[in-house]
Amino acid sequence: MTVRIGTRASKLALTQSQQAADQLAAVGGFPVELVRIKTEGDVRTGSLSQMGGTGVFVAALRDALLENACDVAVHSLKDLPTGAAPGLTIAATPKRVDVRDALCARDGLKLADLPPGARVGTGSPRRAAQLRAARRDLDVVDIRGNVDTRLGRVPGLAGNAEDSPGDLDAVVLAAAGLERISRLDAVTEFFETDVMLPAPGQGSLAIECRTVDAPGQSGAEGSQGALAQALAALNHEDTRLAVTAERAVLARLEAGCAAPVGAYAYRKGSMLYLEAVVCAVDGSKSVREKKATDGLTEVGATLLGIEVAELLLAAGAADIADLAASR
Ligand SMILES: NCc1[nH]cc(CCC(=O)O)c1CC(=O)O
Repeated sequence: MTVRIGTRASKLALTQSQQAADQLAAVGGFPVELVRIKTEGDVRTGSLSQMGGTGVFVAALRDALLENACDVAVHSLKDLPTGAAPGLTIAATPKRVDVRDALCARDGLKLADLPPGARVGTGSPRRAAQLRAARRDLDVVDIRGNVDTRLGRVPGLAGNAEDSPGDLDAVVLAAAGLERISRLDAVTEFFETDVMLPAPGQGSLAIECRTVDAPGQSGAEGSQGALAQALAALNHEDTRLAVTAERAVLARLEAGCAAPVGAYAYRKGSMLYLEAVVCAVDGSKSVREKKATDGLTEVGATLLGIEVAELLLAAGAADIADLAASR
């Protein structure tokens, strides 16, 4: 059997999928191929808001799994809605890479060096809010498009493919995506998590399959059993615990995909730490909470996320931000 990995056709998606394909083939010893799935978000050119947000990318891949057009889908975990997908299981979260957001500015500038009123592009209310909190004078510009398109709006940062003059002083992107498409050269400053908390799940991949093919399902045998074993081998448990806690914050807040919420969890020794923030999009206020647990299980991580979300709500999170905001 050849295992088919369904993927979007963007450079970032193809790179992530190919990496997972190579790892699956190496540990599983079976052939793996990529199958390109056209999503509504790739076909249509209207604004994402009119299509139901980034969820459209995810939905097409999930349909392909359920229709047996592919066996495995690789998602950026931060793009996955927190709700369950019936019939499907996140079978593996591989070891997370850099979680930080990164400033990619013209002329090597760092945040503090940008001139007053500098134009900084991001499509993320979470990034916009934290940028404004750090530098109230910035003109934050709403931008869309893939990573290359965004970099192309900053003078000197377009790859060789594009040669646009650029209309922004800087953009903010996830270090993880830049690393995956080999564009870390564009970064002028990495934001530590005290300046900018990342999106829940940022820097982490989710490898999804049909539940019947997932690790731990009884009766899986033959090629299915081989896939389940290979998926289990790709899973990184500390990453799984961290992203479980982060996503539990979002779920408990009932936060939409455009809610200005950041969360970051990590394991250190026998503890799982979680920090989360809800910001006013204008940067004027925020509430921030931090907690830890020694319950290093999926349940313990989920409870930690719920607890932090409830602390945020008690501190007024719903009053400072539209938590239900979606694009
Ligand atoms: N929403 C787009 C998206 N989804 C995942 C990544 C980067 C990789 C990651 O965070 O895992 C990006 C680009 C970005 O936010 O800069």
